[in-house]
Order: sequence, then C-alpha cells, then structure tokens
Amino acid sequence: MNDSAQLHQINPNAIALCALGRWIASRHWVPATGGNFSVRNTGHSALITASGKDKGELSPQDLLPVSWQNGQLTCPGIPSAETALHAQLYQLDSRIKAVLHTHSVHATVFSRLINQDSYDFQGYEMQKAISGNSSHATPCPLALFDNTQDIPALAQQVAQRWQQQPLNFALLVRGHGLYVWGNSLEQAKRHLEGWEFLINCELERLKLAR
Ligand SMILES: CSC[C@@H](O)[C@@H](O)C(=O)COP(=O)(O)O
Ligand SMILES: [Zn+2]
Repeated sequence: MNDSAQLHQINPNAIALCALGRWIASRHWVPATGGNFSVRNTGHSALITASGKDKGELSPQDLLPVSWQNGQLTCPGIPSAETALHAQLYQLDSRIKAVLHTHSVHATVFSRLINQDSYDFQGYEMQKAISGNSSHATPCPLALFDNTQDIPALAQQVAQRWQQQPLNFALLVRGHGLYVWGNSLEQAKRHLEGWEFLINCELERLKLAR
C-alpha cells in the first residue's frame, strides 16, 4: 500500500486525538508518560492509547482498538493500564464518546487535600463549562476516589457510585489524576479545561484562606 492509501485509512478520530494529546501536553497535564486517552469507535469498542507512550508525541499507530463485549476486554496490543476504567465509563453511558485522563500538578495536589467522596464547587462562572451546569450559584460536584493499582476494582466503585447519581463529566483519583469525558472529543476537551480551571481556582482559594 502506498503512503497516500495508508493515510486514507487512518481514522480521523485517531488524528484528532493525537493532536489533542499534543495540546494537553503543552499545558503540562501529562508529564512522564502519565495520562491516557480514548475515543469510542462503536457501541462496544474504542481506540485507546497504548501503555507507556509519551502522550504529547502520539501517532495514530499508538492508538489501539479495544473492545469490551461479554464482560471481556480484548485488544491486539498492550493498551493503557487504565483501560478497564475507560471501558466502564463507555458502558455506563452510551452517549460518552471520549475519555481523557491527566496528571496535572494542581489536580493531584488538590485531590490530596480533600478527604470527602465528593467536593462541591460553587461561585464560579466557569462551572458553566461543564455540561448541564447552568449557574455559578448551583453546586457543581466533583467525585473523588482513593487511588489503587487495581483498576477493575476502581471501575467497579465508579459504577456503584454512578448508580446512585451519574457523575458530573469528571472524577478525581486521589494522589493520581483527573478523568473527564464528553459526548464528543470537543466536549471532553472543554470539560478538561473547565475542570482544570475550577480545580486551580479552588486550590488557590484554599491556600489563601489558610
Ligand atoms: C507515569 S506512570 C502513570 C501510570 O501508572 C498511569 O497512571 C497512567 O496514567 C499512564 O498509564 P498508561 O498505561 O501509559 O496509560
Ligand atoms: Zn494515571
């Protein structure tokens, strides 16, 4: 196959996700191969970053197809170590089209200051960057989970919490990082930037209030 035929075959979502990875890395939110990204392909499959890649230097071949039919995850390579959590989110809501996971300094530090299962952001106009949140005056909750190396167990906890109340397009893993998602890649990017902004503001406010 010649180069132009190969280019023709590349999934446009893969190209868009690689470009988004470069933008996220330019914000210093995925240092030292941290973070992982995925975009839904079909009802039961997605493209996900291969494990251990520099997320600011992705090319389409670093995105692997993973499917989750019959409770089994299958992938032809070594996908992200956190694939089970991405797959869980896609199964919890069929409208989710993209999942982004980052390791920013601010989100990581903030997560270690909050002991509750959920933290309400309130008073910020930027809460409206998160879909379904229409006023600064209404609490905008962020769910928190303890870190674990057992990602299927974490995915199970997320599913249990979701049954009580669907999460607000993000969750924060303590001492680890942020997960956001959206009904398109563009919406997931907006949620990432919105949540990072809110977390930065709240961290600054908490520091000044001490
Ligand atoms: C730099 S180690 C970070 C990993 O343990 C993990 O949390 C992570 O986000 C990236 O894992 P990966 O397997 O590359 O998707
Ligand atoms: Zn991680």
